[in-house]
Order: sequence, then C-alpha cells, then structure tokens
Amino acid sequence: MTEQTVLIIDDEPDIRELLEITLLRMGLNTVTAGDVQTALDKIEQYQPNLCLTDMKLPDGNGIDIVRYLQKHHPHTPVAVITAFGSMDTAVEALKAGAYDFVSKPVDLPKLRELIQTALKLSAGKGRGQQTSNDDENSATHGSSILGNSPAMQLLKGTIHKLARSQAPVYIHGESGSGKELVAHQIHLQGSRAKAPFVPVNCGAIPENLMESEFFGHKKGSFTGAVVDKQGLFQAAHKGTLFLDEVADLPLTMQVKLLRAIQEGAVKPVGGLEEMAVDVRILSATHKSLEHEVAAGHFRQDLYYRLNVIKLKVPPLRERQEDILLLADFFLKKIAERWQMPPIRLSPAARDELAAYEFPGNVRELENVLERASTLCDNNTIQPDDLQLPTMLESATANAVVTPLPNPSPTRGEGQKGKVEVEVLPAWNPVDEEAERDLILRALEQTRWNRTKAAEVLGMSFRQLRYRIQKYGLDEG
Ligand SMILES: Nc1ncnc2c1ncn2[C@@H]1O[C@H](COP(=O)(O)OP(=O)(O)OP(=O)(O)O)[C@@H](O)[C@H]1O
Repeated sequence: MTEQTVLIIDDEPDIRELLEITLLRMGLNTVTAGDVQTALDKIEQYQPNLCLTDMKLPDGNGIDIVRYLQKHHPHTPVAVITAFGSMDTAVEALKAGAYDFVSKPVDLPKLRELIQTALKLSAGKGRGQQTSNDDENSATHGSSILGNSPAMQLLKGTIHKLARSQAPVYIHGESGSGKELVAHQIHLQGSRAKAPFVPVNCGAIPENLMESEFFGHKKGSFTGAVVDKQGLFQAAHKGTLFLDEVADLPLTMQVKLLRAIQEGAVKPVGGLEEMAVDVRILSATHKSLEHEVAAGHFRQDLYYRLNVIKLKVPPLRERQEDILLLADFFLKKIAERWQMPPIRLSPAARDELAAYEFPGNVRELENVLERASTLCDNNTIQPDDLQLPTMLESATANAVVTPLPNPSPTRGEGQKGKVEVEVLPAWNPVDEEAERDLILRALEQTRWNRTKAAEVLGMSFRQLRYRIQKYGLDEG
C-alpha cells in the first residue's frame, strides 16, 4: 500500500509529539511544523496527503494554511484543531475549505477516524497519481499479493478473471488473511484501475453519520453540515467501493445501500435530486454472512446483491509454504521503514515460523516480525525473539501471577523505594491486550517515566518506546 504523509502544524511540541505518535501508529509518515511559514515550506517540500493544523500559530493561524492549500493544492485535505467550544472558528475554517475540524482536548479515536476518512477521500480525489503508484508497486513486486502456493496461484487466477467483470464480489476469509489486498487487486487489474478504490470499514462509522458518509450531505441539512460534503459513493464514482466488515452495517443502512446499488444513484442527505453513480461494489467480512442472514441481522436481498460471486481467501495455515516468502518480504519492509540494516532470520527461527499455524494469518506474521525485529540482537532473529505459541500456551495455561523484576538500584534517579512495584501478571508479549495493559500499568506506576517503566518491565527503553507507539499509549 502506498505510504501516506501527514503534515502536523502546531506550536506546542507536546501536542506535536502526541499527534505524531498517534499517526505513526496508524502507519502514516509524519512531517511537523511549528508556524505558518515553516508549514508552507514543508507543504511544497513533502506534498503531504493531509494537513492537520492548530488554529493559533505564532505567525498567523490555521485558516491561512487552509486558504493556501485551497489555492495551490485543492486536493489536499486539511483538518483544523480548534479550541474547546469555539464553533465559530470551526465554521470559518470549514467555509474556507477545511475538510473537517476537531476540538481540543483532542479525542484520539475521533481524530483517527477523521484522518482515515480524509485520507480515503483524498486518495479518491488524487486518483490518477495513486493508481500509477500502485501499478508501479505491482510491477516492482510482480504482484503485491505474495505467495506461490497452489492455494495462492488459484486465488491469483480467480482475481485475474474477476477483474475483467463488473460483478459484485463478496470476499470472505479469516481476519488478517488478506481480503482487502485481494479486493484492491481486483480493482487494479480491472478496467476501473484508473478510477478510485475506496475502502470503507463499515464497522467504524458511527450510525448517525452513516448516511452522510455514504451518500454525502448538503450544506445546512443538519447541525454541523456547514458545507456540501461528498459521500463515499461519489468518491468511488467510476471506481470501486470496498465495503469491509459489511456484516456490521445496521439494518436501516442496509436498506439504503441496497437501494443505491439497485438504482445506481444516491441522494445526499438534505438533497433533492438523485445523482447517478457508477461504482463497482466489493465487500468482505470475517463473519459468516450466511449466519448473519439466518439470525436476522443481515437482509437477504442485500446479501444476494453483494454475493453475486463469492471468493474465499485461504488462511495462512493452508499455504504454509508461503510463510517464509512473506516473512522475507516483511523483514525487508521493516528494515526500510526503520532505516536499519537488513534483518535476517536464523535457520532455527525459519523452521519455527514455517511450522506455526498463524491463527491471526498474514497480519499476525507481520506483527510477530515487527516485534522480533525490535527484540533481536545483531539483526538476526532467533526463535526466542519470535515469541511464538509456547509463551501464549504457558501464559494462558498457567494464570500464575509473578512479580515483575524490581527496578535496578543502580540506574535511574532516586529510585529506591520510590517505584512501587505492584505484583503484575507475567509479561506475555503474544497476548497484545495483556501486554498493553501491563505496559500501561507500569507507566502509571512510574508516573510515565519511561526509563523506569522499561526497567520495571525488564525491557529496553527502545523496546518500550516501540510498544508505546504501537499501542498508542501516550499520556493523552
Ligand atoms: N499475500 C499477501 N502478500 C503480501 N502482503 C499480504 C498478503 N496478504 C496479506 N498481506 C498483508 O497483511 C495485512 C493484512 O491484510 P488485509 O488487511 O488485506 O487482511 P483482511 O483479511 O482484510 O483483514 P481484516 O479481516 O482484519 O479486515 C496487510 O498489511 C496486507 O498488506
């Protein structure tokens, strides 16, 4: 997937850092600026996909940035961060062309959602560019879907055929098996490749905003609708709309979606006229849509409409011969991203990976390798660095509560007796939720002194910093 860059503009270093960590964790590149002039320079230098700006800046304000972008880079969305309760400023920014606003104190989940939607819409608008990059990626890697196992060869053949048709495809398979990647390939190999591929996570849109997200809205149609807004259908016009986690659509929205698909037209909220849209619909879920229909959670008529062709993405354990190929690819990507020398797998680690079943599929493989890359010495991953199921099994099998190592008395300042180490459950790095919880508690115990928290946890500062970013565990 093409890496996207977000420019963060704020004069307060703490807020810049918080936003940076949040965005890095979303897999985005970040560039920062503390004033308007630096921001304008960085816009020209980095051509960001999105800008996020505070309103009050030492040499101007966020609206200066909005206006500049409107004039020189109209396809680059900009979101403004406004002071709590200052609705007027938000409206002014929206009128000037801001994509959206968030008010302080910044609600991070809301911000993440905003960024994701903005980047999707921005990708939709700057389509020609995006597509050619993706084509380039495909050309560089032969195909961006890796795997030579019989199961993958079959899948690739089917993708190729499906790309030539316009039929809706329902893609099913376990979480992390590559459903979105498959949908993207169907799009890229088809006639719609030059138009937008718009992925939407149906489970992530608040129900009250759903209609407006899908179909857009007219200015003034509801409180907060201060400008006309394009919907996902319109953004995907001539291209592909990928409805991920489609089983999570509420029933009321299912009716509207069915109608839009049937009519090939949508009516923005508050609008009087329907607009014709030409969109290919691909959908996916890790749930069983058949069960959802049987349970009355999913409309049968919509199910038939989406499930014209059903495509299964096999779990990684059914294509184990692809594991090492994927592993080498991910390690190369990690080393590039972290600007590190090449990371290798020891022969024993290769054997262990190849034999593991990966219940979390390709995404789990990627996560295991990211973690192992931070833990390994000499850029060589050993079996212990992988922390594969033995840890998980032992941790789940024995819910033993063991104390964490005490902080070293030789490091840190005034540590004796100050860092109270409560008895915490054993560190089980495979169970991400437990790991996150444990790290959070260690940070709280040490009043967010990361050096001390790392000592408490028995990990290096670098390892802890990586996890803080990964889990979004920042003080905000
Ligand atoms: N065959 C593959 N080659 C290269 N990368 C892959 C492959 N399959 C999956 N990936 C990578 O694994 C990660 C998970 O894939 P993806 O998001 O497509 O899975 P998914 O089935 O849609 O997951 P979910 O059910 O959680 O939405 C992505 O980073 C994707 O790029």
